[in-house]
Amino acid sequence: MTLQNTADSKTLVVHYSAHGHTRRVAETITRALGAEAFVLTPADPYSEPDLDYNDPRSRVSREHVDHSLRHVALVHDAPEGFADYDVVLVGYPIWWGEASWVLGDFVRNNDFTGKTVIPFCTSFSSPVGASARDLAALSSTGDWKPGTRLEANIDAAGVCRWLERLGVEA
Ligand SMILES: Cc1cc2nc3c(=O)[nH]c(=O)nc-3n(C[C@H](O)[C@H](O)[C@H](O)COP(=O)(O)O)c2cc1C
Repeated sequence: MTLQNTADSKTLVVHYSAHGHTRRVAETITRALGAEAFVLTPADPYSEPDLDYNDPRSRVSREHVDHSLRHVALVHDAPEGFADYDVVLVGYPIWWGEASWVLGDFVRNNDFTGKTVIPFCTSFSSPVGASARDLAALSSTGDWKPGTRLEANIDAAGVCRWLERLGVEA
């Protein structure tokens, strides 16, 4: 398996980011791998008050408590030509120790057959925990690798060190 985008193996970096931390990591990975990028965009975007986890009445707090509210429709579930990718890196923020549920439709509604899937997340302090395994369990297809947690403010050099550990000359 090669993570780098080559003529023989296509790599896609998918992410959702509410406040830019996961986006910065995803952009670094995309550049380092020469990959293509796809951003998950909620059809009903979260406003700042929606994301206030200190307010028990905010949208995200209500979704956290009531799982029936967690379905987040996406503008697009996948990029055109998703079937052609061999490696998919999937980035998300940790919300209350879990993967942000914005990832749900992307994971559930796509066929990962034949793909290597590499989850990564950012958080202030929480570990990856079961978040990547939970995403893998939502998907019945694909070869899901263990997830990695990266510190929310990790710099590009730190991201490249992680990629090197995965075997990429970044
Ligand atoms: C709703 C919500 C819940 C969060 N829960 C946690 C948490 O349980 N543990 C943690 O370390 N950070 C938590 N954070 C912080 C984010 O995981 C962290 O800032 C992450 O890097 C955000 O990525 P983003 O900027 O790409 O959205 C939470 C943030 C939000 C908005």
